[in-house]
Amino acid sequence: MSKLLRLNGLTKAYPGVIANNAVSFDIGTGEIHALLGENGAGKSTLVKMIYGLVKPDSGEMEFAGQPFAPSEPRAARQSGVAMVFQHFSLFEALNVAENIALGMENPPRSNILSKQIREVSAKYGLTIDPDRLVGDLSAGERQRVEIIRCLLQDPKLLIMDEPTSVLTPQEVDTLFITLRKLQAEGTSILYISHKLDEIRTLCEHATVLRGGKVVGTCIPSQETAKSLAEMMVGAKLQTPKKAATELGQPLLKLENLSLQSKDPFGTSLRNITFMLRAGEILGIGGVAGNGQDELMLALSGEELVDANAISLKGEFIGQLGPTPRRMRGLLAAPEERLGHAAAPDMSLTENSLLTAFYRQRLGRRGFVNKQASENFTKAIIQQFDVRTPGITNTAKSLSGGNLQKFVVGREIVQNPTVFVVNQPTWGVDAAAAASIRQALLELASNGAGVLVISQDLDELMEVSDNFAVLAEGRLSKPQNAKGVTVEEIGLMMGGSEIA
Ligand SMILES: Nc1ncnc2c1ncn2[C@@H]1O[C@H](COP(=O)(O)OP(=O)(O)OP(=O)(O)O)[C@@H](O)[C@H]1O
Repeated sequence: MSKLLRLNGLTKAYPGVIANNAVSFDIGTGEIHALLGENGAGKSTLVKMIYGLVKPDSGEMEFAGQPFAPSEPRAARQSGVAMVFQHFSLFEALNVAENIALGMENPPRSNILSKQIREVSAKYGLTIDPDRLVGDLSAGERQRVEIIRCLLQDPKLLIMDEPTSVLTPQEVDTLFITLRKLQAEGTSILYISHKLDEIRTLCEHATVLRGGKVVGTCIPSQETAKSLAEMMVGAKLQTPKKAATELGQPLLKLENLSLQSKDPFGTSLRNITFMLRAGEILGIGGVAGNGQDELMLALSGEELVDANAISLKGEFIGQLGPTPRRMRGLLAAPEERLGHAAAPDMSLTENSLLTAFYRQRLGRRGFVNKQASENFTKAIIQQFDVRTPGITNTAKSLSGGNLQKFVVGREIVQNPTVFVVNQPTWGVDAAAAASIRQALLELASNGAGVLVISQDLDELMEVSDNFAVLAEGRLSKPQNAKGVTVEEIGLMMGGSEIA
């Protein structure tokens, strides 16, 4: 196989950490190559260098036989590199074609562009109507828009960063068909994912990074998910286990909770009713955009609802804001880590204060107790193995997975009565995900009620006692999580009738 991209000794350092340390490997023409590594291993830094977003301190690249040193993404795109990011960068108020035109150097006239979009979409099985408003599209459809935008550039290398975290199992299958078609035509794909079973079925080669260095290469189909994870971590892995517990008294009750979404593209909640008991983990599945964000806001107290719609240990709290709810033991960790769960430019200690000031008594009369808040922050870092040079580092300097560990840890360390978490292991590597899930299981074993909202079905099946699906703002009746198959749930998530 001829080589499309050669990386030779790429190195990039940030203050206190070498994000990439003499990284060398090749990607063949028409090869699907996985980049594996635990959180903070340096995967994003590496692909940012290939895409011209970050300049290496040293080392060289070669692309299609030519020296390659893109000074900006536009230069990388001109050479034939395209990238689908983890976070979509689409404007909800514009339609598909308008969004695609915005990302192009020289967009053609709109009727020609719509025709091109239809052709690419038919050829690669990426069904989408160019005239639809992006705000009305599901996460899977939005991703198709991003992929089509890339394919219109006719890329030689497509980089995909965690592409399946927002997809239903059926959408994942469709995506893989598209990627294999591209591969058959000679397009190379660099694929980053923490979902190791997917890597085993899709990717021909894998390069494993640890601490910024290449620590191994392998043929994923010849490995197990466990052996891949162990290669990443460099140690043996343990699967989370829940100690058998009897479910106790009801802690949190929602009764006919309805909430009009303030987001014009959001989903209003309709008559949500469920009960969460002590010791229970209730898993809520569903495709993003079906009311998950609204449910989080209603539970955290950022949106007030009818007083009687929510009760915590018998007390009606629907009209209480976040701080009084926290004081009563209802803690929440939202999905978006940078900007919502954590303030990007504030240090980790300052971010601790955001949710723990009152509950952990980290200060008095508005004055911060420096020692107490630093100790609290150190406890999170230590218990949740947050990899960072220290507590004075800003939230945004952490890798995505490490910030996630911090955000979840910050609440668990506060010993909640009820903990609500949205996408607890989103973007978190296999070992860290296992330890976060273990922490959730232990929290429940110790008598808390835990509500886990997630799009990762394997995760929900691993931790939940009971399970329900949120679809178009309605919640299905919770049922015992044992006995439902992932396929059945996938269909429910896609909007099929719930049995
Ligand atoms: N702009 C930056 N400033 C300071 N440190 C950074 C910056 N970007 C990355 N780092 C550090 O470089 C290291 C590698 O981070 P990178 O984001 O490349 O990891 P990753 O493998 O993509 O992790 P994840 O899977 O969690 O996204 C981490 O220690 C991170 O904290």
